[in-house]
Amino acid sequence: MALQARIEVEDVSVLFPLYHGSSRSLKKMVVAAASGRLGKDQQQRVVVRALQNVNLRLSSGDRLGLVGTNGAGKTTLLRVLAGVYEPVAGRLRVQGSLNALLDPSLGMNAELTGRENILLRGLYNGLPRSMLPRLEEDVAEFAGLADFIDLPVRIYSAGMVIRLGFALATAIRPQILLMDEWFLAGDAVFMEKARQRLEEMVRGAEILVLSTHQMSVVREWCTRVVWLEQGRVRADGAPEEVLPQYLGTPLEMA
Ligand SMILES: Nc1ncnc2c1ncn2[C@@H]1O[C@H](COP(=O)(O)OP(=O)(O)OP(=O)(O)O)[C@@H](O)[C@H]1O
Repeated sequence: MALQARIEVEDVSVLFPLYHGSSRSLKKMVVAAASGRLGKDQQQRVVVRALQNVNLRLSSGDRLGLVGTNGAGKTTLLRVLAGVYEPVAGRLRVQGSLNALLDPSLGMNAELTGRENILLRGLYNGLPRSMLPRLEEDVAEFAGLADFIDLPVRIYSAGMVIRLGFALATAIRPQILLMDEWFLAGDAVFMEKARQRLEEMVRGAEILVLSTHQMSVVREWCTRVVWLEQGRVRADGAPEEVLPQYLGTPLEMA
């Protein structure tokens, strides 16, 4: 039997050195400067302190909502949990199969067709070959791309990439589900279908970590809330305790 899912984050810090002036970094730098997060590391490079000494323990049954204003560190924390970013300090332990819905096109190869991407994802996730036809049928049917499924992903519209990315990401059920709020994008008809599929996945997962500005989603799905502020945990508790504190502070988006 598989071990129960568990996540332990101990004193984790993440810094982003700012090397160059691309418009994306510049925008991030301005946000960071405004919130007093710029500093220098040991090599005297300018850095953004995205997460500072974060502690968190999650076990089977936890449904966590990450809240906080823009730039608070929600996406960074999700990416640390997914293994995309490595902390500069602290320790992370993750036990259990994990699926991260962080970016719709993550892990997709634009040169391959939709169908080829489905097969690749199945193999990458270690599915036996005998299960690939079922995966292919499930994803192709759900994404509803008709003949486009046999054309390269690079010619898809943004909405089509989201459909395929969503269908792929939700085809394989993990013990730990990490979710950023991109999954709430998409056209209305698709969202209705998407929400049902997502709800099944959320119910099936042992641990959910969800980052969102939509409090209705937190209230509906989460049993615990962590409020991040300037890269630190400001509050951690039941939604009915933490949300009123959070919503009582001046917000740009809530
Ligand atoms: N690649 C990067 N390079 C430099 N700084 C970054 C980078 N990614 C994030 N940051 C900075 O790290 C901090 C945390 O950003 P993060 O994206 O985790 O916030 P967030 O809570 O997800 O915000 P939002 O709600 O706006 O998505 C911000 O100050 C941001 O400017």
